[in-house]
Amino acid sequence: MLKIKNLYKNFGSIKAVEGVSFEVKKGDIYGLLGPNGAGKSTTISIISTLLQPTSGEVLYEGSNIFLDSKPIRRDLGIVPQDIALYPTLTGYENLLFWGNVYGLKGSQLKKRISEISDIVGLNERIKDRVDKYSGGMKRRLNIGAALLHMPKLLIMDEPTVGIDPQSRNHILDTVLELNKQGITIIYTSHYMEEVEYLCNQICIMDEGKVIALGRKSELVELVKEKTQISIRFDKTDVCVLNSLKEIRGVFDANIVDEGITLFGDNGDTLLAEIIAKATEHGRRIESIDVKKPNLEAVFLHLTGKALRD
Ligand SMILES: Nc1ncnc2c1ncn2[C@@H]1O[C@H](COP(=O)(O)OP(=O)(O)OP(=O)(O)O)[C@@H](O)[C@H]1O
Repeated sequence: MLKIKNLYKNFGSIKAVEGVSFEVKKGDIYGLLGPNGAGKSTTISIISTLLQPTSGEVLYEGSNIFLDSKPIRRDLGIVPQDIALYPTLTGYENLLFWGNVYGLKGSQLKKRISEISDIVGLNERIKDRVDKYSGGMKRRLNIGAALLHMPKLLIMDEPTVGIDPQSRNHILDTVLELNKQGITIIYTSHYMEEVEYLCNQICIMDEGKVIALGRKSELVELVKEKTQISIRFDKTDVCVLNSLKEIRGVFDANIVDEGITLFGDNGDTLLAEIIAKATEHGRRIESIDVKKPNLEAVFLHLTGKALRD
């Protein structure tokens, strides 16, 4: 559906985007994950034809969007990071305004506004003024505005920043529901939990570059320290530690906080062997905590820094 090929964007001496390439397929919830300043917003401004790249190509359904921007503009909905609403108008009036911008009118527009109020869960408050809305409700209305013209591709730029957990969950559910209805979504965020939860494909960016891309399962494969297992025994000593180190697939084990923490290849098969070793040594296991690697670990592994520096 969308191919981004070797994109560069300089702002004077600032290299905001440096050789970014990725492909979004129809039906994807495609995650662009990276810390502040990684180049996510610049990349999506280029895809949205709001910004010309310094070099590189963006193909939408096979055609260069800078030679003909009509097809992508027709099919694209954008939820910008900054709320684009009139605070003194009601939610309904805001949607009427944006509907007119998209060329929608009359009963068709009214019907669409009613559908959208439902989708974003604002039915009961749609006739209230936007300056009476919570931050989360404003974000939901912002999403609604992007849906008026029934886009095929929806770009959401950090749509959950600064809102309460309930509104956040509502937005995440809405994203999944819209995708189920057939909308392809590009979702940018610096919250790895959201990207892990929503996205089937993930592109991790840092300092203007793509540092890794693929499915979550492919990305976590990049991390050397795979599963982390912490075990508490009734009695922990070097004897049991050494015997756990002998298990194939365990490559590091240490006594930590009176328990043993080890890293291994595959948590599921390791557990059975850990239990067997404990039994062999006459030890009782009091607790086991298994942590599978996540995207935070991938980012740390590839860049040497935390995603939320
Ligand atoms: N119009 C501009 N003029 C100058 N520099 C810019 C401009 N827009 C972005 N930049 C710079 O380009 C780099 C990438 O910014 P960008 O906004 O794309 O990152 P981001 O990953 O979206 O981060 P954020 O989540 O903070 O928006 C940053 O160093 C930023 O300061």
